[in-house]
This record gives sequence, structure tokens and C-alpha cells, in this order.
Amino acid sequence: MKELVIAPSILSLDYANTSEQLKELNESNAKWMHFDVMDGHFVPNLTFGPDILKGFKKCSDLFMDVHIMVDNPEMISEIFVKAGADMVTFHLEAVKDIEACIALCRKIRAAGVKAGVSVKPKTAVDALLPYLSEMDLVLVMSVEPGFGGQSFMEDMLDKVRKLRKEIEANNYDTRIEIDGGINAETGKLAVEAGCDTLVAGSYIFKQNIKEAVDSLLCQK
Ligand SMILES: O=C(CO)[C@@H](O)[C@H](O)COP(=O)(O)O
Ligand SMILES: [Fe+2]
Repeated sequence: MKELVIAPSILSLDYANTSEQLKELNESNAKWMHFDVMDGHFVPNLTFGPDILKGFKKCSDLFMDVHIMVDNPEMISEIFVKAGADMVTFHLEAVKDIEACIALCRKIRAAGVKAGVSVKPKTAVDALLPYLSEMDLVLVMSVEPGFGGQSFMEDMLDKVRKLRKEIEANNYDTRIEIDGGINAETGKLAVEAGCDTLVAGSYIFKQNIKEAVDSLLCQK
């Protein structure tokens, strides 16, 4: 399994104290920053555009993990690739079919950016299994996408186990990320099931950032 990476979700950042929180985040052991893009249509919430990503990139060297929860990922992924995303993860539910999904992964990778595919809680991962070599990451949503601070859906770990089995059997390089309701306890369950990348928003930003990240890194 790959080295465990923590991706703090800045959806939960305290925007009244942005520079202080960013400084703390930069000094923590987090290697990624998780950037949630919501369009008010694919999900009932609205968040950040590309200029905000550019701004964060000026203040941080963290790997920019951009999760696009949008209806038109073909168009929006291009915008965030141009804005400097290191990874763009789009939703399987937002593309026409698996062929369109693979085509978009290839397009993102051709631009020199890592490509991820996400599934909502009600979507199975089975359709992705034959194509994992086309993806740098699969993101398993462990809450309904749209908001931070929801409770972890433990039954999503069956998808993680299935993905891990397939990745190990074929020696794929694909990461497994989980997003929604992650804290020290649920993070441990997720790592045991086979996740190597943990997104956490409210858990990290509602306490000392460095300590929270470290608590997620100490899963053994
Ligand atoms: O994509 C999303 C929500 O749709 C997330 O990335 C949230 O930001 C996670 O927040 P917590 O559940 O960790 O508070
Ligand atoms: Fe997310």
C-alpha cells in the first residue's frame, strides 16, 4: 500500500482567519489540500471558482486535490487544470457512461494532471474495476456530497475493500481516497479497509490543525 496521505478539506476552513489557518496547515504534516468545487446543481451547495484555487496556490505548496462536484465535468475540469490543480477528481454520475469517464481521465492526464473518479454513496465501484489503470485515484464518498460535517457511512468500506483487492491483484498504482465524516476513529477503519488517502474537513479545522492531521496519520 502507498504512504498514507491526509488531505484537509478547506471547505471547513475558518474564512474569518484564513491566513492563520493556512499557516497552520502549511506547518502540519498534511501533504495535500482538498479543494471542493460545487456548482449548486450536481449538489445543493456552491463553493469555489478557479481564482480561489490560484490564490491558495500562492499561499501554499501543498498538492492541490480538486474534487469537482459539478454537472459538466468536461468543461469544469479544464478550467481547474488551467488554474493549477495537481489532481482533478470528477464524479462518475456526472458523465454519460464509462467510455466518457475514461475519455475524461485521459484528457486530464494528457494535460499533465492526475485524474481521479469519485462515486456517491449509492453508486457501485464495479464499473470502474476494469479501468483502474486509467485512474490515479478513486474517491469513495462516505457521505452524500454537498456539505461538510456529516456522519460517516461505514458500509462504504465494502467498496474500499473491493477496490483494494483489485488494485493489489493487478499491481495498479491507483490511490483510494475516502471523503466524508473522517475523524481519528473512522479514519482508522478506512485505512484498515484499504484507503491510502483520507480527506477530512470539520475534524481538522475545528481543533489544532497539526494535532488533528497527526492523529489521522497515527493509524497503526
Ligand atoms: O466533498 C466533500 C463534501 O461533499 C468533502 O470534502 C467535505 O468537505 C468533507 O467534510 P467532513 O465530512 O470531513 O467535515
Ligand atoms: Fe470533497
